[in-house]
Amino acid sequence: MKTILKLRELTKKFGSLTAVDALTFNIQKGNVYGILGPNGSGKSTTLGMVLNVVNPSSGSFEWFDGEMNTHEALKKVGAIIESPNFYPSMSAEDNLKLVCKIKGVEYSRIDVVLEIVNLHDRKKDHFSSYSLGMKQRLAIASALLNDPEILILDEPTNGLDPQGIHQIREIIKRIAAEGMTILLASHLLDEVEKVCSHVVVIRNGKKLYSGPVDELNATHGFFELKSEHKDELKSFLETHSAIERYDEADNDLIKAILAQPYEAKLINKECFEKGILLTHLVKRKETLEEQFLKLTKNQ
Ligand SMILES: Nc1ncnc2c1ncn2[C@@H]1O[C@H](COP(=O)(O)OP(=O)(O)OP(=O)(O)O)[C@@H](O)[C@H]1O
Repeated sequence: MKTILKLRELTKKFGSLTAVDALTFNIQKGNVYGILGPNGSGKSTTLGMVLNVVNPSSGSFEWFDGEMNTHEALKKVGAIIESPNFYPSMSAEDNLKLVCKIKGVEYSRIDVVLEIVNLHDRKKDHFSSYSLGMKQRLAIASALLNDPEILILDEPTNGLDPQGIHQIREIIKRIAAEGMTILLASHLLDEVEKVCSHVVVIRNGKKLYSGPVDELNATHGFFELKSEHKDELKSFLETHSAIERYDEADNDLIKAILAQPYEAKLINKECFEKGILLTHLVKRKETLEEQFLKLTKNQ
């Protein structure tokens, strides 16, 4: 699989603050990556560095396996890292004509990209008459004009209403389904979960996890158990090969984390055979949100 972008120990310091701390990950062609982290975790600074608008303090990045210099490589990148900026009293179409001139792109691309972002019917309308969501969609259209190899978006749904958010996410999914590589920064877990195939979780500029979104949640789950024979239950769990460890909650609930797949009915039978009668038994898996919160809290 072709590597679009490699980051190696990429670091940015602003005085004594390390905004991005030795970040290393790869972007492979055809995947949709989310850089996920709370506000101030270094997402925009990271995008700024790979787009040559922020100078790294140390480390390196390489576009397209180093086949060309960064200046040339960035001609194959479509990026929106600021709020959309177009001439308000010009139509969407005329604004895009200007971008075509700057990028050296044929006007024939305008209808193609406006169709992708569902703005074709409104192309003659002034930019000033557009809603925030339409402005953001026009920005995506503009970034797609030169048919880039990768689309980079910083918080693409910030400030939009639920309908606007939905429209942007659908457009991103549609573009991705056609094979476009996408890198987006977001502080919204559900956005990354809905749109991305891969995620890089960062906090205080440091990488906490990178890999497929599915694997972030790839645990075997846990049992919640309660019994009047609590001490016997605890000793039983301590020696059980399928149980990695257990935690005790205030309300006598015991959470037994699984080290391997295991069925609730089996543990119920084993407890019963040992004379441990369970008054509560539930098998659960942590949601992605719980995993994410745990990951970011532990640091
Ligand atoms: N030009 C700058 N000078 C000094 N500090 C900066 C500068 N730019 C960013 N920072 C700091 O670097 C840290 C990371 O900021 P960054 O904007 O990259 O985070 P972010 O994850 O994109 O957050 P947000 O979603 O809020 O933009 C923050 O503490 C921020 O205050």
